[in-house]
Amino acid sequence: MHRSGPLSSKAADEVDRTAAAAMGKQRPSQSQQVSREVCSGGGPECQQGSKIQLSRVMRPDDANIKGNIHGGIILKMIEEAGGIVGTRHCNTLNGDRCWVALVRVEKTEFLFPVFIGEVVHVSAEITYTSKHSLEVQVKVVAENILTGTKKLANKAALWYVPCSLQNADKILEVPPITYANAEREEEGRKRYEAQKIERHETKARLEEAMPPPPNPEDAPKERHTVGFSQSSLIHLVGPSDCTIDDYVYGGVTMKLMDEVAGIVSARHCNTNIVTASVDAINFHRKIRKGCVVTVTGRLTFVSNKSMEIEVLVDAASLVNEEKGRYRAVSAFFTFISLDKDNKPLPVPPLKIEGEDEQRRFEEGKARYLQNKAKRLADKERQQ
Ligand SMILES: CCCCCCCC(=O)SCCNC(=O)CCNC(=O)[C@H](O)C(C)(C)COP(=O)(O)OP(=O)(O)OC[C@H]1O[C@@H](n2cnc3c(N)ncnc32)[C@H](O)[C@@H]1OP(=O)(O)O
Repeated sequence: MHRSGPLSSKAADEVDRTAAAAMGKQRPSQSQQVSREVCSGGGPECQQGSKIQLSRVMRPDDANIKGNIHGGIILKMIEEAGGIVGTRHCNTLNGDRCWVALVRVEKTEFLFPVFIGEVVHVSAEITYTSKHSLEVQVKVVAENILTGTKKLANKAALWYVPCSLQNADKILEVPPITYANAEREEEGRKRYEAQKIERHETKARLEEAMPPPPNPEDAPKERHTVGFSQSSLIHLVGPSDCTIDDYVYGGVTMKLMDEVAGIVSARHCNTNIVTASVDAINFHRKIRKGCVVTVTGRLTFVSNKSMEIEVLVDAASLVNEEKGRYRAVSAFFTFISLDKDNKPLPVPPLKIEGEDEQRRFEEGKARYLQNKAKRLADKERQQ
């Protein structure tokens, strides 16, 4: 069940006027009037731009064999909600029609497990616009409709860039939103600047090489080594994976990445595992319909009760793989091993071999300690 969320017509008018003034374009277009009708009925909380809510009941094919909903399914729904709200907003001006390409998902944590039968509500709102990008904040609430219990399962922030439908390489300007107050705008600007710096700092990861997965006959026999659990998925991009412009949805890619990370961690600890968090993901390059994507995951770091898996996504044309292979996406996933009561279990230590593995382990440990300190600080602030 999909339900379009509220945007009061007053707020919509405000967005339209500001956008029109900034862009010097004529308005309103017919499609804009239609989308405004769909959005009508919102309250004062809608002043910060468009909002949407998607709701769907979780099914057995969304879950692992223990009934935990895959993190990748939640990521896919998050991306879909952001894509709709962003595309709608960026088409509120006359001129080139566009779709918004997902370029970044900020670090996100899976706060509570979601189970089959629960209803997941994903609400998305545009919270900041720069000249060529927009930030969408998303909340995921899981509801047990038998008891009425609701829990906040995930919060995420995504960045999108409008690409022209006539030429996907042409990046369009984003109509500015109106902010509830100057502080909101300033906070958004700070987040925008911070992610720009972080992107620059992590650019080197693009070059990170991944050895090809071993053939089953010469796979390392020793358990708990990096090579033992390293895994790859190879996927041919079909029409159902793609936007109207024939590029793979970011949500599809994130679902594949989560799947690979899950396989790696299950191979390492041989128990039920769940996604705990995903570090910031940058979508460097688009992937076209008909490409073959190779999604590879390997363990980089293991703490007492968590595993960090680096996932790299490479894309290539089906017929000319070696010639045109490129890195499209990379990210770090953290997984937790669970016992039958869904309580975290200790994880077998990782057997490190060689300097590169040692370097990646140290880097992973630094990320782990940094994330842990941040989580503790957030907790203290909330008390
Ligand atoms: C209804 C559903 C609608 C469809 C929704 C579909 C959503 C999707 O899933 S799209 C598929 C997945 N995403 C992709 O394939 C995108 C892959 N990436 C790319 O192709 C390129 O990064 C591209 C073309 C978008 C931008 O190229 P790039 O060379 O970075 O452009 P550049 O001119 O430097 O930057 C343009 C703007 O993007 C921003 N930007 C670029 N990369 C990022 C990033 N990783 N994170 C945040 N912002 C970014 C820049 O800050 C800049 O904005 P501003 O000028 O306001 O500061």
